[in-house]
Formats: sequence, structure tokens, C-alpha cells
Amino acid sequence: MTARVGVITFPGTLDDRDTQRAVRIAGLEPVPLWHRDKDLKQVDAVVLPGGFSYGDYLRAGAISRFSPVMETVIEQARGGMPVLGICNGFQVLTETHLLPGAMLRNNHLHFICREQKLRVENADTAWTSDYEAGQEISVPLKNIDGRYVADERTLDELEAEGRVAFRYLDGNPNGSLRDIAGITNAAGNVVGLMPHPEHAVEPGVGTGRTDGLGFFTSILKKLVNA
Ligand SMILES: NC(=O)CC[C@H](N)C(=O)O
Repeated sequence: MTARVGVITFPGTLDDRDTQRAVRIAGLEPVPLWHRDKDLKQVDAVVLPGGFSYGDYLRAGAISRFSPVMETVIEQARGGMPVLGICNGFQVLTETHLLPGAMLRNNHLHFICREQKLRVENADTAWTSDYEAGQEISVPLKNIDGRYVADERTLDELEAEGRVAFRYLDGNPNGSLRDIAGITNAAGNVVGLMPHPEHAVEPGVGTGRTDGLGFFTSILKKLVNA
């Protein structure tokens, strides 16, 4: 028996199918969840995929925060269930305050779509244990609201507690403070990042790199082989 990973679809989500595919390639069972589902169908972990949930109206992630499915996700994440937020999913996680800080418009005000180099700073989270701390990976980045900000005290706290999980390398693409590409909560079960590991899991697709697969094999190991 493998573990079940819920993949949430909001109206406007784009990357749910790629995320389901990445989950399947890693050897896990993807379970589609709809934004109106309060019942998470007994999944062991949840991924909030990228896209434009509720059309990014008001602010990216601001409406999704109040969806029925997030009510249960918030409760279970606080109880330790692993949750990964990718891009728009990361925006939802900051809006729900499961992760600190906020996402603002890129400093150059353009949508950016490119391959992005990152450093994995924390390999002790539920979603990064298959990487080495300090490992450099390259995955796609595509967004307009990608500038991570938080007050100085929060940033210092994140750094001191090793909760900056990923940092941009070779140039900061959006003005994120301290080159932060992704963070984790203190317990390490909730992780959010702007770049897209689910688009880099198969040789022969895109750049052919599979640097993103480690997120999904990490959670496989945590849930199945632990
Ligand atoms: N790829 C995405 O998830 C896009 C995220 C978001 N809505 C933005 O443009 O910033």
C-alpha cells in the first residue's frame, strides 16, 4: 500500500494535473480534491498546486484562503499533516498564515517564465529529505507575484531557525528579500516555494532535468518507508 497525496483544484488552478503526475511518478497515489471538499478523503499529505485560484482576484491566494477545503487543510496542517504549496499554493499558504510573510508583485512588474537555479538550504523538512543541504537544483519559475517579503524580525527568525528552505541562485528573479525562494514552518511539515518542482520530474520533458522529483520521493519516504 502506498500513501495518498491530495492535490487540490481551485477554480483557476493550472498545475494540478502535472502535480498529480509527479505524485504518481514518485510512486504515490494522487487523490484529486476540489475546493468545495471539506472532507480530505483520508489523504496522508496535500499539495496546493500553482495557477490562478479564483482568478487571483483581490490578491493571489486571498480568496482561496476562505475555501471549504482550506478549512480542513489548515486544521490538519496544524496537527502535523505534510502540506506543500507550489507558487500559487505558496501564496495561499502565506494568506492562510500557515507560513509567515507575503507575496508581492515582482519588482520589475513582469510575469517571468524561465529555468531557475535554487539552493536547497534545509533538507530536514517532510518535502526535502531526499536532497542534501546545500544542493543546487534547477526547476521552472513562472509567476508575477513572486516577491517574498516579511518584516526584519520574521526574516531573522526564519534564518536563525533554518526555515529558509530554498534560496535563488545566479540572480534574484523578483526582488524577494534575502533571495528567499521558499520557506518551511517550524515543524517542517508545511513547505512553500515559488518555483515549480512538479514540472521537472521526467527526462525528455522541458529541459529534461528531473531535479524536482526529490520533493515527491521525500514525501514517499516519509509516508511509506518511514
Ligand atoms: N504559476 C503560478 O502558480 C502563478 C502564480 C500566481 N498566480 C502569479 O502569477 O504570481
